[in-house]
Amino acid sequence: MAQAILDVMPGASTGTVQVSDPLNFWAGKRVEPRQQKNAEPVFEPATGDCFFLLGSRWEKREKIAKLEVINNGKSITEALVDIDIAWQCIEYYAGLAGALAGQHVQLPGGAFAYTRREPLGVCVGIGAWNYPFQIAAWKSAPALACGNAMVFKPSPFTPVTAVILAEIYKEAGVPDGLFCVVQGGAETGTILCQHPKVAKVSFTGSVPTGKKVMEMSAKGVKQVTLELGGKSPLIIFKDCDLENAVRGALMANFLTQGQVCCNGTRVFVQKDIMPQFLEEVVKRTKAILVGDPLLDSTRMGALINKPHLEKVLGFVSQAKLQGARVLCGGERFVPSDPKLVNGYFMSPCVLDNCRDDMTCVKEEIFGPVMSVLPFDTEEEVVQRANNTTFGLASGVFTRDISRAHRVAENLEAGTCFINNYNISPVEVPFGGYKMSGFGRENGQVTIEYYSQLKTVVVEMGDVDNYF
Ligand SMILES: NC(=O)c1ccc[n+]([C@@H]2O[C@H](COP(=O)([O-])OP(=O)(O)OC[C@H]3O[C@@H](n4cnc5c(N)ncnc54)[C@H](O)[C@@H]3O)[C@@H](O)[C@H]2O)c1
Repeated sequence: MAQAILDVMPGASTGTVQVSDPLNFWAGKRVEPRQQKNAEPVFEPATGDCFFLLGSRWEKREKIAKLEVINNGKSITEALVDIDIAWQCIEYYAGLAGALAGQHVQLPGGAFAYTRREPLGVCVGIGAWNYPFQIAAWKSAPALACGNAMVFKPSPFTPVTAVILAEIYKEAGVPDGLFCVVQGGAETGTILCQHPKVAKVSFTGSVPTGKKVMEMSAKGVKQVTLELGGKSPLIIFKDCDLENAVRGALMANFLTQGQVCCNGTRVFVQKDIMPQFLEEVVKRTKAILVGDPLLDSTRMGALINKPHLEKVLGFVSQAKLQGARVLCGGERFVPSDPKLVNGYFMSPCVLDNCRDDMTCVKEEIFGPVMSVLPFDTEEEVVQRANNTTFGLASGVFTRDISRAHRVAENLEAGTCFINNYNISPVEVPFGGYKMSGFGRENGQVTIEYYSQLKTVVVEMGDVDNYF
């Protein structure tokens, strides 16, 4: 198996990488897994040396989180949560590995059949840049637990922490070659998807790239999991607990600088409570501390790179032209710290006066921009919420338990949060409807996406012979 992986990825896990440099710290450096076991974890801008690690589990957690901040630009507070979610995921699937089981089926005449859950072979994981370490864990943990090998390609904008994960697996005793990191962009991803020895591709990224991955995989009849984009609705009814609804709207829009696939960026608010909702949500959005993501006090770091920042700001300008009103934010933000003045920061934005036909309401912005839309009735809002080609997530805030479950049933999305938003415990399956993809990550069900069933039929008597 290890040889099969090496065939797929000659020279993998080192390479010059394109780095997004969200904080303007370093770019175009070489990222290599470090051989020395007792190295301090340093990210050395002069040499571009990135490595790891000794220390207690909690020290390591902090070190990986810091690397993730530099990798991606998100706040250290969030990065720590990401690292926790990653190790919880690995522990969860390590626990499930021993519980993988088939079924026994009794047949007439004493014959019987049983099923075995077997690995697929070499699985490829391709990751997006918004949750680099977490995505690598979400894909590799179930893959390895089911007995597969994995070649993982992180986004070229965030190449660092997947290599750290490879080092951790190695330190934990995973044989060489069972989890490999290969760096690169579209070309590398294409080679992996087309390689005849690859049995499955698990992809996280945009819809256009997901379509290409599916097409390439189809040619080799490879299994595919697609975790794609979204434009999820968050519905706030007038009977909600307003304080929690406001918190939910902030959590649904501003984590990781708004660069979250399942964000509830279309916030539908029942007209009766619109003024109170807007007042509160705008007040709290303005209070979000944007700046150095390595500081504990910071709540919003830098966007991934300059083109993406410009794209997000462009969505805000277009929204204004189409009639939306900017209630706060939506501008480039320049921190006072001189070393951050060239960083890709922006102030979180709330848009009012939105209509369903506006670009900011229809397209995935993937930045800190919340569009607020008024509604009157449940029937109307569910119909409008479903009027999208995406279907990743959704949310509803109400105190009416019957309405909550009725709305959850009627929303066309892979997840519906009731009275909360954007919580992803590893025990709970995550994935999309419609063009947000298919297959699932997390939860027990994911073992079905990384394994195949063999049926063994056992005869206990003589063979029936018709000839
Ligand atoms: N559903 C989810 O779980 C989830 C999670 C995170 C991000 N996303 C989505 O990801 C998108 C943002 O991420 P992105 O900008 O990195 O997406 P992207 O599609 O540009 O890139 C994703 C990955 O695909 C690789 N890639 C690019 N072209 C390829 C090709 N032709 N063949 C194979 N691989 C190729 C990239 O190098 C990268 O590693 C958003 O749409 C977001 O919603 C979805």
